[in-house]
Amino acid sequence: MNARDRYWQLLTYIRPQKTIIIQALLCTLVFTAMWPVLAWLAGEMAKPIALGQVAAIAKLAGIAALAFLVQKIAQYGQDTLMAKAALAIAFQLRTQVYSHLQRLSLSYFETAQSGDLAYRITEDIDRIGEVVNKAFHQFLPSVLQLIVVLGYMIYLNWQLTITILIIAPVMAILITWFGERIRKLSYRSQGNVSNLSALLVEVFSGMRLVQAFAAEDYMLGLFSREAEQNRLARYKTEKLKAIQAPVVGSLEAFALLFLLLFGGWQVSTQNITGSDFVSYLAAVIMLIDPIALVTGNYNEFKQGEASIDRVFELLSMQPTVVEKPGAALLPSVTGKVEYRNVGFAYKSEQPVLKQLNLLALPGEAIALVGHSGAGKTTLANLLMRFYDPQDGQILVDGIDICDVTLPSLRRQIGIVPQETILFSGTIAQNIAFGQSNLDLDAIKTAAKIANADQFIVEFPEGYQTWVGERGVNLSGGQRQRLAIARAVLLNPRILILDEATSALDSESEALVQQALERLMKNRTVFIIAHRLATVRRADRIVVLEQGSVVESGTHTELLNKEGRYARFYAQQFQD
Ligand SMILES: Nc1ncnc2c1ncn2[C@@H]1O[C@H](COP(=O)(O)OP(=O)(O)OP(=O)(O)O)[C@@H](O)[C@H]1O
Repeated sequence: MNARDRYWQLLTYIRPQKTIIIQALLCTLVFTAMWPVLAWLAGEMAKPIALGQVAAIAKLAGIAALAFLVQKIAQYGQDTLMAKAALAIAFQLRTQVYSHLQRLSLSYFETAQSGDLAYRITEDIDRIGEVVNKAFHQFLPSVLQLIVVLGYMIYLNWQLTITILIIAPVMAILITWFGERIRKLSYRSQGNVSNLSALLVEVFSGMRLVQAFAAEDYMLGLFSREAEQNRLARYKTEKLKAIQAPVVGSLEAFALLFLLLFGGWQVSTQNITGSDFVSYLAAVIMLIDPIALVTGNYNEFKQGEASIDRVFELLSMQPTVVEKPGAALLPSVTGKVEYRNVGFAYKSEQPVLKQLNLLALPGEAIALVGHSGAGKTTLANLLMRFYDPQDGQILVDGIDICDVTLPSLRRQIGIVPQETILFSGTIAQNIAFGQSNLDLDAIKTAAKIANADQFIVEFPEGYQTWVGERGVNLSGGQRQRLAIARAVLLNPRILILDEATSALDSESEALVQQALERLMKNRTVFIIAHRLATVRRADRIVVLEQGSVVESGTHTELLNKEGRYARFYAQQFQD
C-alpha cells in the first residue's frame, strides 16, 4: 500500500472525530501561546524587582499565575480531548475490523492464525490510535512552531537563514531513508509478535497434546526461534534509531558552527547588529525541541504505518461466500432438500463432489455413509453455505440457497457437531447460544428433552454454572447433550448430525441416543454416521464414494443387494 492510500483510508476514520480534534488543537494553541506571554511577563517583572516596587511585582505575579493556570487548563484540555479522539478512532476501527472478520467465509479462518488476528485487532489498532494522537498532539504543533520560528529567523536575517536551510534537504533525505527502513523492519517485527501470539494460542489450547507427547522442548524450540526473530528485528530497529540520532545531531552541530562563523563575520561587517544576532541564536535554540519531536514522531509514524497496513489488509479481505444483492429471506421451510448435479472442490484441481444428486423429503432421516474423505462433511458444509458449489444447485423447499440471505438459511438448519464447542459463559447462555434474551423456561425444557437437565441441576449453581475456559469440566457425553439441547431450542426443520466417533460408556451412550431420537423427530436429518445403531435407525442410507451417491436405500434393502453398502457394513460395523 502506498503512503497516500494508507493515510487516505485512515482519514475516513479520523474525520468523524474532527470536532474534538479541532477543540484539542485550540487548546494546544492556547497552551503554546502562553509560553511567550510568560516569558514576556518575566521580563516585565524584572523592572519593578530592580526598583523594589512590591505592589507592582505582586500585580504582575498575579497575572503570571493566571496565565500559568490558563496554560495548565489548556494542557489538560489538549491531553484529554486528543486521547478521547484517538481512542474513539481505535474503537471504531476495532469494531469494524471485528465485524468484517465475522463476515468472512470459513475458508479464510482455515488458513488464518487466530493469535495473529487477535494481535492485529488489539496491539496494531492500539498503535494506530497512538499515531493519530501523536500526529495532532506533537507533530502538528511542532511543525507549526518550526514554521513560525523559521519565519521569524527569515525576518531577522534572510541571507543567514537561507544559508542554514541548505542543510535541510540533506537532513530530510536522511530522515526519510531511516524512516522507510524502520517501517520495513517494524512490519517484520510486528509479524513476528503476531506469530508468537498465534503460537501461544495454539500451545495453551493444546497443552494436553503437548504434554502427552512430551513435546515441551520441541515447542520451546519453535517458540524461541520466533522470539529470536523478533529480538533481531527489534534490535535492528533500535540500532537504526541509535545511528540516526548522532548522524542528525552532527549535522545540527555542523550547522550551528557554520552559523556562528558566518554570523560572527556578518556582525563584524555590520550586516547584522549584535542584539539581533543574539535574538537569532535564541530562535535557533527554539528550533531544537520541535526538530527532535518531528524526527522522533516521524520514526513512530513509520512503525505505525506497518500496523496500519496489517489492519487494512484484514479489511481488504473479501468473503468468498456472498449474498446476492437484494437476496430474499428464506421463509419458514418444511425441510425438503435437494442437491442437483452438485460439483465442488476445495482446491480447483481436486474435485470432492461430482455431479451429486440427492433428494431428502421433509421429515426424512438420511444416514450418509462412506469411507473417510468420501465427502460426507462437505455435503453438510455446502448446505450451510460455508462454501458454494462450483456446479449445480442446492434447493431448500425448491428455493436455491444462493438466492436467500445467509442468516435466514442458517437459522433454519441445526447442527450437532462431533466436538461440542462451549464458549465462556453459563450453561444457560451456552444452550441459548447466539440469543441475547434468555428464556430460562424454554432452556430448561430443551435441556430436559436433551437429557441434560439431570446433570445440570446437580451442579450447585445449576444453569448458572460457568463453562468454557476457566469453567467446570464436562464429560464428552455431557457436552454432546448440551449440543443437542442447543439444537432442540433452535427447533430447526433441518438438522445436521455429525456423529461423534469417540465411544461413550454405555449409560451415557444410551442417554445421548435417546436425546438424539427425540431431537430428530419430525425434522429432515442428515446424519454423518459412524455407528451402526444410528445407521439402522435412519429412514434411508446414502452411500457416498469419491464424491458421488453410489447406493441408496434402507439397511435391509442395501444388505440384500450385496453391493457396496454390504461390503462397507462388513468392514466397518460387523464385529
Ligand atoms: N477445508 C478443506 N480444505 C481442503 N480440502 C478439504 C477441506 N475439507 C475437506 N477437504 C478434503 O475434501 C475431501 C472430503 O472431505 P470430507 O470431510 O467431506 O470427507 P468425509 O467423508 O466427511 O470424511 P470423514 O468421515 O473422515 O470426516 C477429503 O479429501 C478432504 O481432504
